Amino acid sequence: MTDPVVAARDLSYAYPDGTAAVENLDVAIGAGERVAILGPNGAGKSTLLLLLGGLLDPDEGTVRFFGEDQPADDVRERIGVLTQDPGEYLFNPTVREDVEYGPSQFDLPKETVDERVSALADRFGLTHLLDRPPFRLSGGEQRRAALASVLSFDPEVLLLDEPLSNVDGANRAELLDLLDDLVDDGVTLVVSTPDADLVPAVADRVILMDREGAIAADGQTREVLTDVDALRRVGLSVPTVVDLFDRLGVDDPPITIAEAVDELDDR
Ligand SMILES: Nc1ncnc2c1ncn2[C@@H]1O[C@H](COP(=O)(O)OP(=O)(O)OP(=O)(O)O)[C@@H](O)[C@H]1O
Repeated sequence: MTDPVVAARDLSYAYPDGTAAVENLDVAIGAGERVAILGPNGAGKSTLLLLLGGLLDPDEGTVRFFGEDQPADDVRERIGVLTQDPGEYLFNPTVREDVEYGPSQFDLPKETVDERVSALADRFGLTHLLDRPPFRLSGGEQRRAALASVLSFDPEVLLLDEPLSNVDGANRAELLDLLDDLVDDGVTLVVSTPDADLVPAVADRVILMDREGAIAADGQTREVLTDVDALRRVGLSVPTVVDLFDRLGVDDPPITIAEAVDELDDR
């Protein structure tokens, strides 16, 4: 792995009511990696992202950012976190002001902010919605607006909690393209999801979490997604393509539709 941008050691966190969400986790994310945190509901994915983004302080263990012991507040503009609730990012009278909010916190020149806002609005299909109050957007539009506001300060690391839930097919494809572009530009991407089918589109590496908030597997996407037993053990559905070829008795099943088509063409 390249130098970790975020490295957590022996991380444990329990909510104030005593619910243990993650326990004794060791996670290091290398610069430029594309990582999925995959696990069933309640596994602790959201909690782990908040800890890795410095938005929660661990009860035990440490999180180092960019190879240094430094407070999370010092790296705020370098790490963008999209939580599951888009409403947390949309609190201004208009979508435009919400998307401007991030860069306005970091003393950027007005022209830079305006350029970023219009480029992001264009990319996210938000241009016609910029002057609307965010609460008048649909759920999927709100998620896109929230992601645009996170990207507006140009973070080096993106921690996205289920960014594609509630987003329709066309916008999903557009968002996946955008995430690919960001990774090409060197951004480190960590995406949480309970949906194994989504993983090949967003990650080369998968951290599989179990219901107890522990890591059940950490490996290459192909290796983890074809470990049918491990996925079922943590309570997840196996990716549809993997399931189909596994039932057909294929040893090394394809993990994407494109691979499945190649496999079938070869027969
Ligand atoms: N604010 C809270 N107070 C108490 N317990 C909480 C709180 N938020 C989450 N939990 C509990 O912590 C554990 C981990 O929750 P978390 O939201 O991190 O899981 P998740 O994997 O992101 O789930 P999902 O896929 O449903 O979003 C669960 O048992 C959950 O019930």
